[in-house]
Amino acid sequence: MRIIIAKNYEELSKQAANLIASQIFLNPRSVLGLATGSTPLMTYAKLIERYHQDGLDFSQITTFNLDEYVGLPKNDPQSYHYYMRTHFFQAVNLKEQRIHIPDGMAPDLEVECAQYEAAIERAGGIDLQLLGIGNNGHIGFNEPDFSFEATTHVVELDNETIQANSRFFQSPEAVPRRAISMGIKTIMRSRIIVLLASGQNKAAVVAKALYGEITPAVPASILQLHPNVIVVVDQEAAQHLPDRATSY
Ligand SMILES: O=P(O)(O)OC[C@H]1O[C@](O)(CO)[C@@H](O)[C@@H]1O
Repeated sequence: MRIIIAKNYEELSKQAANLIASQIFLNPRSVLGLATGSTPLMTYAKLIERYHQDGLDFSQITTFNLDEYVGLPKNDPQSYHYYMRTHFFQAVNLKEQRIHIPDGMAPDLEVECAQYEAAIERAGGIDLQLLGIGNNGHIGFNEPDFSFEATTHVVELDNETIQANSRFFQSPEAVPRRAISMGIKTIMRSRIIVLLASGQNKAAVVAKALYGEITPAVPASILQLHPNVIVVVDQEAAQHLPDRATSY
């Protein structure tokens, strides 16, 4: 595991965008796993800058998003479809047919999960997976105490996650209770994983995930077993990390 400690959120975002841009330069046909939440927002903004300034080419890139709420249509402003379109997809030259996000409105959610997993396999697996981390250690929407064995599946969201995400909704009651998420197994099959965390409210969970016990009670702790993880945190989120972590 490599840990990059960036000065602040902007530097973190630049570093994350650089890692993704390098992946694209090395393999213009890369399969990228993408995340939502507030943390990767500026990473997407930096990638858009690179697209305009350096001609970073997404035309042959395939993307798979980690998750989507159940019951939100694609044009709902709180859906992850909407988030990705407005914050990233519409601003770069990704091809519509190579963009994948689980469909939370699918009539049969189990079939949707199986098809999503199969599509990832057909694409050859994920080359680089971008991840945020929830306050409770979740990655994707894999909540604490969920098995490390799951592939794409329907999850019941934790109260903590519902409370945390209610900032994007009119009230906690408006937050969907279920989501489709890639499972831990899906995530762990990615060749490279880039985990982002920003701000002091993530400091405790970051330390627990990276240096604590490996347990489904802290889903992100499984990343300690992945051979190719790059963690990019800002100084605030790095507060509880040991000194041997690297600074930039
Ligand atoms: O980046 P944020 O907004 O802190 O969210 C952290 C995590 O929580 C989620 O938004 C889901 O609750 C994930 O998509 C994200 O990785």
